[in-house]
Amino acid sequence: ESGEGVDGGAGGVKYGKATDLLDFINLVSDMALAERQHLPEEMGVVLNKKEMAVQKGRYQINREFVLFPWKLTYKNPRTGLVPNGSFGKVHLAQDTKTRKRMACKLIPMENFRAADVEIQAKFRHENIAELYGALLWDQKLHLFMEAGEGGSVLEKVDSCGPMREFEIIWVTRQVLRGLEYLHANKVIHHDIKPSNIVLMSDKAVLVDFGLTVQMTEEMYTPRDLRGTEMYMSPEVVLCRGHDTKIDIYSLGTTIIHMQTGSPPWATRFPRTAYPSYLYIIHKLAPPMEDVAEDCSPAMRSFLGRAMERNPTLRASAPELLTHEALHPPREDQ
Ligand SMILES: Nc1nnc(-c2c[nH]c3ncc(-c4c[nH]c5ccccc45)cc23)o1
Repeated sequence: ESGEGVDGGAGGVKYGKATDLLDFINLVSDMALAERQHLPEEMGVVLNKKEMAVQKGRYQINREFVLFPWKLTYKNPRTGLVPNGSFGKVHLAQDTKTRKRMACKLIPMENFRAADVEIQAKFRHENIAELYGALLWDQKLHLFMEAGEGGSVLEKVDSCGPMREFEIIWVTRQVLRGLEYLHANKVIHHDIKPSNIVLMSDKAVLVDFGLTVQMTEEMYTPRDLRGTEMYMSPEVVLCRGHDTKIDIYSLGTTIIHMQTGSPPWATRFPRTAYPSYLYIIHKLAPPMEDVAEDCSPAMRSFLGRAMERNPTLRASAPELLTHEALHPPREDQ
């Protein structure tokens, strides 16, 4: 419903709390197509009162905010181009009044899942991209979030090559803090990988909660295979139920990608010859052979604990946060 705008305006956008945003998400999810098609103006709930200036219940593109391509600092050595434009459906947005820069993810209503927002609205942590607001306009849900203007770890590795161990340690500690928080709330991210970790000047955050689930029992048994094959744990491939430990395994494979520049398996089993890795992940031992040759003994031990085949024996986020690999003596750096 178009509630009271901030200053009594009758517009469709209002400030609210996470519960108001969740009510809005459920309202639009249940809206019939016909209703959604002819909305007179944008509707939505804004959480970030400080940095998103809603005017008379309006928050319109090219008025209260503008969308423009990401401008990254590094060039892609292969193309020589600065990777810009929207990454998938994620644009850079800027509030025209406060100048606040945000990520704006455009999700066509036909394939919108309330889960994409629920987790980000319900759970807040410094290593999870903060949700600032949600607007429905032109049949697309606009999700405004905290922007990682340094781009994702995938773009960094693709453009700048393998990361040094102290950089990997910096990213891994932040991802583990985010996972420790999610896992303590029985939430499984389900798609931990380099492109879902984005960088700011002072921290790294997890993004893309479209596959996230909150467990109601000790084990989660999916109806479908969720995640990205190269980073998938054996128990997910087996599809007989799994728990939060799958994110720890995917973090292990993500570290291999950060230190070698390629995901596990890809060098030994080129994608051209292997259309699917599910059988390999199921049959072979975890990809310790793909760990970088110059990997420190401590980090190698860390990876062994993170990619332990048996999830009950695999380390948890709190355990790994105390692992010596993440606390190297100064001269190692
Ligand atoms: N799938 C998804 N769901 N939410 C996000 C997201 C939230 N905040 C963000 N900040 C930056 C980027 C981003 C990804 N690649 C990039 C390359 C250059 C610049 C920025 C980026 C993505 C996000 O992404």
